[in-house]
Amino acid sequence: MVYYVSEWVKDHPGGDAPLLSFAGRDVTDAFIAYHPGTAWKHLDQFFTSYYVKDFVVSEISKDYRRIANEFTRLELFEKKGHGRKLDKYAMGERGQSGSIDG
Ligand code: HEM
Repeated sequence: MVYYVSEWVKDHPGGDAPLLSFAGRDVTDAFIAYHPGTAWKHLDQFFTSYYVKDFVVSEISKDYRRIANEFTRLELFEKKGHGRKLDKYAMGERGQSGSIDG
């Protein structure tokens, strides 16, 4: 699915950097990793088209999605998203908090 978010990037609660750096790419796994379930409903307003030509889901992505699904079903994640602190650390936000626990 293709989403047009160019005019919305500045309003993204996670900042514009992740959207700009992922522009034109498959963000399914990143979306699953960074968002609570409630974020999915926001996608509809940006939907433009389907793009299925040459689209292949890697084995790693399949594994990741299967595990994320299973862990969600088992309620192993915190309510609001999962892996958030570590993800923020990986995205370079550590400078603001000084620690991945901040
Ligand atoms: C393309 C469509 C996207 C939409 C519609 C979207 C939507 C949202 C929404 C609604 C939230 C707030 C969630 C909440 O209630 O806490 C959010 C937060 C966030 N998003 Fe996205 N997002 C998108 C893509 C991405 C991508 C590709 C990334 C990373 C690669 C990303 C990273 C984040 C981060 C880091 C937060 C902040 C999480 C927090 O600290 O609470 N988003 N996004």
